[in-house]
Amino acid sequence: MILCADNISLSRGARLVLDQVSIRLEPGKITAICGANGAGKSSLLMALAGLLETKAGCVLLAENELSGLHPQIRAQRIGYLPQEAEIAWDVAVENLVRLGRMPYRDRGDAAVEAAIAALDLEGLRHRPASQLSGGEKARALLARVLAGEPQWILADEPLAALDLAHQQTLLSHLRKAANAGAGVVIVMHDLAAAMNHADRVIVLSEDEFAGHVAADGAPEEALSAHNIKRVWGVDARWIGEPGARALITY
Ligand SMILES: Nc1ncnc2c1ncn2[C@@H]1O[C@H](COP(=O)(O)OP(=O)(O)OP(=O)(O)O)[C@@H](O)[C@H]1O
Repeated sequence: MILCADNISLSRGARLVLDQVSIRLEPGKITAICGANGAGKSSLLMALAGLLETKAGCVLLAENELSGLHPQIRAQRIGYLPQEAEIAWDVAVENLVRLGRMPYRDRGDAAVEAAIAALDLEGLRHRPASQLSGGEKARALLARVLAGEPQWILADEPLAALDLAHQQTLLSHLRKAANAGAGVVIVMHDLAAAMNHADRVIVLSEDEFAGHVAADGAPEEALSAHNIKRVWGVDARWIGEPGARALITY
């Protein structure tokens, strides 16, 4: 089930944020969206989740316009994790994760338990959400998305609040989801994580007019030292082996 932005332009307030962006995302892969602050990454992800209206162009899921899908069906297909997610209800972690089943209106015990195990939340399952640390909250919210077993997982900086071990665990679960056929799209600032874990990297860049796609391809190409200099203005070079690269900046 292909997810596609077809020549979309987006405004936030009076500002044109993205101008005529087209991307075609394939399931079974991890796609990272990278770029400088304000380049439009979160806006693009929200549009792909059907949560931000496009000014021109449209988002297509399996060639159907996303805006025409019933919200419940859309929620079954696409799981979205916002950048700074708030927990509206102070429920216990287990019940928070179970909210991920709302689009199906079932208990989905197996999916809920799998999500709790995937995000290492067993020891926290009875803890009220209000008593979680930032990283624990981030894991619980991602577990809620996973519990919905969506065909597309769209996550905005899911690694940002996580410690190293939980970053690795999360990335390995996203890889498992991709291997099982889900499409995974992650906004990330950590270019080394994108280089080592993504199958494809889309780099957004902003000119004086609006955000656009500055590079799109395999991580080694999209995040070449040349593109890092061009987009972020930083001199950098990669060291290490494929899959275990580190970025040296100078
Ligand atoms: N609700 C809003 N109203 C007006 N402008 C907004 C709104 N939300 C975002 N913007 C602007 O839209 C542009 C793109 O924002 P967006 O959050 O998509 O960028 P981003 O690439 O995700 O940034 P960051 O890396 O800082 O999270 C920015 O210039 C931002 O200031």
